[in-house]
Amino acid sequence: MNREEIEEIISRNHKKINSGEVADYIPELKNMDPTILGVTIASINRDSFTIGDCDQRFTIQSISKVIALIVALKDCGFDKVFSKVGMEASGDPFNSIIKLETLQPNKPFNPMINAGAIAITSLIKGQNGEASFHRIIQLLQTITGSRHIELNEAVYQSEKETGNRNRSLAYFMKSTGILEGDPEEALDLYFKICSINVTCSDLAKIGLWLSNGGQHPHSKEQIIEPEIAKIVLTIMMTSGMYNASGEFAVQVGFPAKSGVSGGIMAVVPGKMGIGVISPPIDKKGNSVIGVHVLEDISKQFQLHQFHV
Ligand SMILES: NC(=O)CC[C@H](N)C(=O)O
Repeated sequence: MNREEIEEIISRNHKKINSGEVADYIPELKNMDPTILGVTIASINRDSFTIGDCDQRFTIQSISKVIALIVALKDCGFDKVFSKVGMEASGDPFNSIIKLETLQPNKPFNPMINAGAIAITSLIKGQNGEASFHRIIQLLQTITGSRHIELNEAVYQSEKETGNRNRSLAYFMKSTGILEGDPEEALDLYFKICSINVTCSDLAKIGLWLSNGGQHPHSKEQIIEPEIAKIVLTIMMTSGMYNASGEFAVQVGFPAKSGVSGGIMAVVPGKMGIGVISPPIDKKGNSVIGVHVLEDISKQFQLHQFHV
């Protein structure tokens, strides 16, 4: 893998810039520049490539569900976390409410859909919401080494004002006993965690730790326990791309998590973390160009996990 090869993949996919739409159901996201495109690859063998708009900040959105799961597993352990959410792909859109009532028990399918992530968020420890949020920011700052990891106040306010679907999910889960504590507190933390500013280089760095079992491959610092990294990567593989996870697993073949601002954090176990940003998303909420770029990278460098 060299820089020219990655550049070639990016310029080939840049032509698809007019496919997909920038998310607008969170009004503030409409202000994103649809033309930004950046890819960072951070490899265990120290090869790193930053190509395109890798300094451009955007909100992490659903990629934060990975971080929330890591912290909830650290705080509460496997049994407690998976008493609140399942481990199965849902096959439904990320914000779906439809099966919450009929499922027995009423657990959301997995921690990568909104209902599951809100339930998980309520497990994150802290003296109050502010303290819990600070723990997430600190973890992300440590993992990425980036100071610009901070709240995007405008996106947070926009989500808080318009997040009625998420509010319905939280109150429904309160009624069934899945959500403990105050739904408004869980929602506030959830909205804040989704509204953290990152770059695609930050996403690649998160992926790098996960690709090496939660240990930084160069400093050897271990922040995420190997068992937690394994669980998180497995859930990303089965559910990280919402109801396109199966197709993504077949075509690309490594774990990834997308967000509606057009970011994708991908992990090639034992090899590298990849961060991509391109805001236009498809109907399922995944970056159109991001998916194509990852597919091309996987095929060109034979990174599919089941390639034998
Ligand atoms: N898919 C996403 O990135 C969704 C996250 C967004 N904050 C929401 O709750 O709708």
